[in-house]
Amino acid sequence: MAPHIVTKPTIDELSIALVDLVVEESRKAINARDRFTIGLSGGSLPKVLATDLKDREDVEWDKWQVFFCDERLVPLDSEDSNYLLCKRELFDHVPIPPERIHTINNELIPKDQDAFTEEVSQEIIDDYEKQLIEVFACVNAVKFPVFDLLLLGIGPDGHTCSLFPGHSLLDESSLWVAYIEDSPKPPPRRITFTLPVINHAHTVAFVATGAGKQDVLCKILEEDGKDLPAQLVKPSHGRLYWFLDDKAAAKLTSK
Ligand SMILES: O=C(O)[C@H](O)[C@@H](O)[C@H](O)[C@H](O)COP(=O)(O)O
Repeated sequence: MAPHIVTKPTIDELSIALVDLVVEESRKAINARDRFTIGLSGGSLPKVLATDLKDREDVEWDKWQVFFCDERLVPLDSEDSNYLLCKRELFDHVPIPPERIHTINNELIPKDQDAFTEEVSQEIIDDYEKQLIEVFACVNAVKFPVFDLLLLGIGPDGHTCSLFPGHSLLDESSLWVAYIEDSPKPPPRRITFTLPVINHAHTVAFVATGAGKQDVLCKILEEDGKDLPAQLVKPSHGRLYWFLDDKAAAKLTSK
């Protein structure tokens, strides 16, 4: 199914359009399953999301279950942490119960990056998967968690989550969460949802802003090559949205 492309002139208007979708998906999920499962990403996304979302009053925050589509393996109070970014932009301003915000286990993160071993990274992944299992296993008798909504960014190279062009993780077909230690974008050690998890979601929405995304958006949305990670995001039973500001969308012919 073709993606829905939403373009808006300004970040403020884009935020309102994105948040309308978030609030609607949250309402539908809570009506159907009494909870709303959402995956967030880093980059500019938390700010675009929070601009309008933090002032909305029609949200049942205590029914949210929040995960991170990818996370850098740094302490949660590090400036590199996607959690810290989301906390400053959103969590500090809305009453999501802290136990419903699922972070990597800070106690497992070595203070010294040289202390990382295969065992440590596996422990971090096992812990994160356990949190996913606790939330999803009771309602989804399926092989993969089915998120209500995943919010993703893209890099100028076409990466999304911590899935980078040409990386072997693009072929992962059974893991839920994978470890990457050679991310071309620093910091190098991260965990990421795999493509099967992303593609099992009910709804996936990309958010991209600024002129720096024009060329990669043309490649992703208007060229046939299927080798960029963002092009491999195709929810098997769900809907796919692209939320773009006019600057990012300027070179698209199909907008
Ligand atoms: O962990 C990361 O390095 C970021 O989360 C990254 O994947 C980001 O989401 C994209 O690069 C888009 O970033 P912008 O929205 O800031 O362009």
